[in-house]
Amino acid sequence: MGPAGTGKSTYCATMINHCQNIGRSVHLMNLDPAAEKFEYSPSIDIRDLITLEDVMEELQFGPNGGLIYCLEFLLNNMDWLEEELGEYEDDYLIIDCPGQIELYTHFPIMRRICDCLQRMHFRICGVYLLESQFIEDNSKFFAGVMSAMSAMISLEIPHINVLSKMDLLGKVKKQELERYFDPDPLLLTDKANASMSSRFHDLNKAIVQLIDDYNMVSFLPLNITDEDSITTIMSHVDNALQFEEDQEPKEPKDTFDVDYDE
Ligand SMILES: Nc1nc2c(ncn2[C@@H]2O[C@H](COP(=O)(O)OP(=O)(O)OP(=O)(O)O)[C@@H](O)[C@H]2O)c(=O)[nH]1
Repeated sequence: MGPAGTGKSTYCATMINHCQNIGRSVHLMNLDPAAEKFEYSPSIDIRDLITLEDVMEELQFGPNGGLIYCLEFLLNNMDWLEEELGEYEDDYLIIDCPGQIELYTHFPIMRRICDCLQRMHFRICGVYLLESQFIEDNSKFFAGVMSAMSAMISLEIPHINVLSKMDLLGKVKKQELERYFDPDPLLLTDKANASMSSRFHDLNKAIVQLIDDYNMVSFLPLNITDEDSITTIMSHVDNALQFEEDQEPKEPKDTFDVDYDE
C-alpha cells in the first residue's frame, strides 16, 4: 500500500524477484483496476473482473468514483476472488494495491477485502510505502506517517512501514537519515518546530507523541538494488506472518456497509 507513485509495483517486482531467487512460491495479485503494465504478469488480476476504463466509459464515473465502484464490485463478487485464490492455498501472494489512500484511511473497502481474505484463512501483512523524499520535509513526513497510521488502524493487520526510492536521497546526510529509521520523538518535534510558527508547536508535539505511541515513526529503508534492505523487509514480513499464525484464530469483525450512491 501507499500513495500514488510511491513505488508499490516496483516493490512487488523486487520482492517477487527476491522470493524466486530464494526458492519461494510467490504470485502477484493486482487490485488496481487502472493498472497498465507489470514487470511480472499478475496471477490474479482485478482487471479480469472489471476495469476502471469500462466503468468510466459505461457509467460516466470519474477516476476516483470509478475506482471505488470497481473495488465495491469486487466486494460484491468475492466468489470470483475465492475461486481465483483456490489454487494458491500454501503460496505467498503479493498484492499490489491502488494508490488512492482513501481506500485505506476512511473507506472501509480494503478493510473488508482483508476481512474476506482472513475468512479464507489467509494470513496478511500490510506493507506501507512512503517515498524517501518525504523525510526532506518534516510536515510532509508527518502527513505521510499519519496516512500510514490511519491505514494500520483501519485495517488491523500487522503493519510495516517502508521508505522507498532510497537511491534518490543522495544529498541527505547519513545521520539525518538514520533519525527516521529509529527516530527520537523529541528531535522530530524540534525539527518541525524550527520551521514553523510557535502557534503550531503544541500541535507538533501532540502529533509526534501520537505517532510515537503507535510506533509509527520507524521505517525500513528499501533500496531495490541492495539485497540487504530487501532481505530485512522480507524477514519483518515473515515475522509478522508467523505472529499471525501463532495467534488464536479470530473471527474478523464485520465492518459496516456504506452506500456510496448516497
Ligand atoms: N529511482 C527510483 N525510482 C523508483 C523506485 N521505485 C520506483 N521508482 C519509479 O517511480 C515510478 C513509480 O513507481 P511504481 O512502482 O509504478 O509506483 P506505484 O506506487 O506502483 O504507482 P501507482 O500504482 O501509480 O500508485 C516509476 O517511474 C518507477 O520507475 C526506486 O527505488 N528508485
